[in-house]
Amino acid sequence: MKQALTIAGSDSGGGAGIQADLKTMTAFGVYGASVITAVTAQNTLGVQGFETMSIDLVDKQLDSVLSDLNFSAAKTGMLATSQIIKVVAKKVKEYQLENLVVDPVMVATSGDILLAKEAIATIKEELIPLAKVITPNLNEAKVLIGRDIAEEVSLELLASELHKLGSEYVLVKGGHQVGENAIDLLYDGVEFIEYTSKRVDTKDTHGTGCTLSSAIASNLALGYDVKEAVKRSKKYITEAIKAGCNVGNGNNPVNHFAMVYSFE
Ligand SMILES: Nc1ncnc2c1ncn2[C@@H]1O[C@H](COP(=O)(O)OP(=O)(O)O)[C@@H](O)[C@H]1O
Ligand SMILES: Cc1ncc(COP(=O)(O)O)c(N)n1
Repeated sequence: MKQALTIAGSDSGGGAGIQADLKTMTAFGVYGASVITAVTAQNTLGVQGFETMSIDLVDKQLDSVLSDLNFSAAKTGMLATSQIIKVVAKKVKEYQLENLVVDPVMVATSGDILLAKEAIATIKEELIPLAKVITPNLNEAKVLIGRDIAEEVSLELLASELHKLGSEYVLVKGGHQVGENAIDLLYDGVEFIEYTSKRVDTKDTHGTGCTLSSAIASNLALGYDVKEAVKRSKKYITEAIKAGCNVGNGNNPVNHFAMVYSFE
C-alpha cells in the first residue's frame, strides 16, 4: 500500500488539519501516517486555543515514522513556529523525503492565526526550497512575497514571484477570489496551467486547503505526476465542497468521502 505522511496540527472539530489529511489519504486508498505539531481547540466557529508540541516530541515523531514506514509523498500544514519548521526541514533532508507538498498555513478560515510572524522567513528559507509543490492561498502568496494583502495582484505574477523561492512547482489557489469560477494556477517556471471549477455558493469551506494539499500528496504517492495529481485533487475538492458536511454552526467542513460514496 502506498504511504503518505502529514506533518500538521490537530483540529479537534475534525474538518481541517491532521483529521482532514488522514480522511483525504484514506479516500484515495493511501495509507496515512501523522506527525502532530500542535493541538488546536477548534470547531466550525473558530480556534479557541492551541498549544504546540515540544520540539523534542516533534523530532521523535518524525524519527519514529521515517525510520519505519516507507513514504512516497508527504505534506506539511500548520507548523506554528520557526523551531518546528527547522526540525521538519532537517528531517526532510536527513531522510530524503520525496514529493513534499508544503501548504504554508498561516490563518484558519475563521481568521485565527496559526503561524508565528517570525516563522514566515523560516518557511521561505528552510522549507519551501525542499518542496515539490507549494500550495498557498491568495493571502499566503502575498505574505510570502512581501506584498500587501489588500493589493490586487494577478495569479500569474504571484506564481512567478513564488517560484523564485525554490520549490519545483507553485500552485496558487484562487478560492478566495470573487467570480463564478474557482481558479487555481500551477507554475513550474516555464508554463502556467489553470485548474478551473464552478464556484460553489457556500460558506462551508473549512478544511479546503488542507484537503487539497493532502489530495495532491496522495496522488503523488500513487505515482501521478504533479499536473495529473493537481487535476485529480481539484476534482476531488470540488466534489467534497459540493457535498459538504452539515455538522456544526459555523463554517462547516467539506465531505471527504463524497467521491467514495459515489463509487457505490
Ligand atoms: N466556493 C468554492 N467553490 C469551489 N471551489 C472552491 C471554493 N472555495 C475554495 N475552493 C477551492 O478549494 C481549494 C482551496 O482553496 P482556498 O480556499 O483558496 O485555500 P485555503 O483553504 O488554503 O484558504 C482550491 O482548489 C479552491 O479553488
Ligand atoms: C490545525 C489546522 N490546520 C490548518 C487549518 C487551516 O484550514 P483551511 O484548510 O480551512 O485553510 C486549520 N483551520 N486548522
